[in-house]
Amino acid sequence: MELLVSCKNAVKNFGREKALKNVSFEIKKGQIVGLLGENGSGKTSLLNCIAGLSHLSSGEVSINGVSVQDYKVKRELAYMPVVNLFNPKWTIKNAVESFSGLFPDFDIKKNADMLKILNISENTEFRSMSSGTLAKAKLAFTLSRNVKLYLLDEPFANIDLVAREEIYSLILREFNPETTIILSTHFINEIEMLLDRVMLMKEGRITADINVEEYKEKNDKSIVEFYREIMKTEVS
Ligand SMILES: Nc1ncnc2c1ncn2[C@@H]1O[C@H](COP(=O)(O)OP(=O)(O)OP(=O)(O)O)[C@@H](O)[C@H]1O
Repeated sequence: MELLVSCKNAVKNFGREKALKNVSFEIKKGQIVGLLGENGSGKTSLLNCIAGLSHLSSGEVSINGVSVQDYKVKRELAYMPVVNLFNPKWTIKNAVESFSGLFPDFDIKKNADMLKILNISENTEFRSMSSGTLAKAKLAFTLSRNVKLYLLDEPFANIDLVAREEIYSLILREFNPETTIILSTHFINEIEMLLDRVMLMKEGRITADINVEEYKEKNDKSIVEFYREIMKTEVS
């Protein structure tokens, strides 16, 4: 069955704070989708709910019709959170052993290739990594799982320009039409060539949802211009 991520009337409240206000969309396989939006607009909350890590206050997120709260569905997607989930005392080698044991879909060869491209050796300890190296390692481990859905929360934060460009190429190289990537980022001016679709969040809602190629053909505008325009309009 083809992958279909479906989010229906998702509401997420943290006490009185309304992080998601009735968010609905569908995503079919074979797309790299960018979640854009200012700080606090709800991107991480949405990714956490798609990953099944956070319970919605109401509404539902499902993959191929099965709720993401189902253990099996959760295991079949790869999520890269902003925080570091690796044990600081581990080396890369320890992490490879751990991922291989935890995830039957973990591809050791793919991981080794990616770490080589990113210039990270197997004896490097997580506690000794710079924030940029840690970000690269997190991404390499996430993308080394052979799954159909990757959720990447700010995968380019703390990474220098040259390494970001390496990572954009890596994502494009690893991406295939059977997979889907949903990522959040603030590097709007750089990721245009990476994205098929942009969902723009503002104050807990999706205020715009576009196919990048179609939008650019029709409007002769960059995604940065599109972003600025939408951010100027008020949310009712
Ligand atoms: N655990 C929490 N408890 C209370 N409020 C929260 C919690 N997590 C998020 N929020 C609030 O929910 C709203 C959305 O936050 P979220 O982290 O999803 O935004 P974001 O778009 O990812 O922001 P950023 O770009 O800064 O990472 C914010 O107002 C935030 O303060």
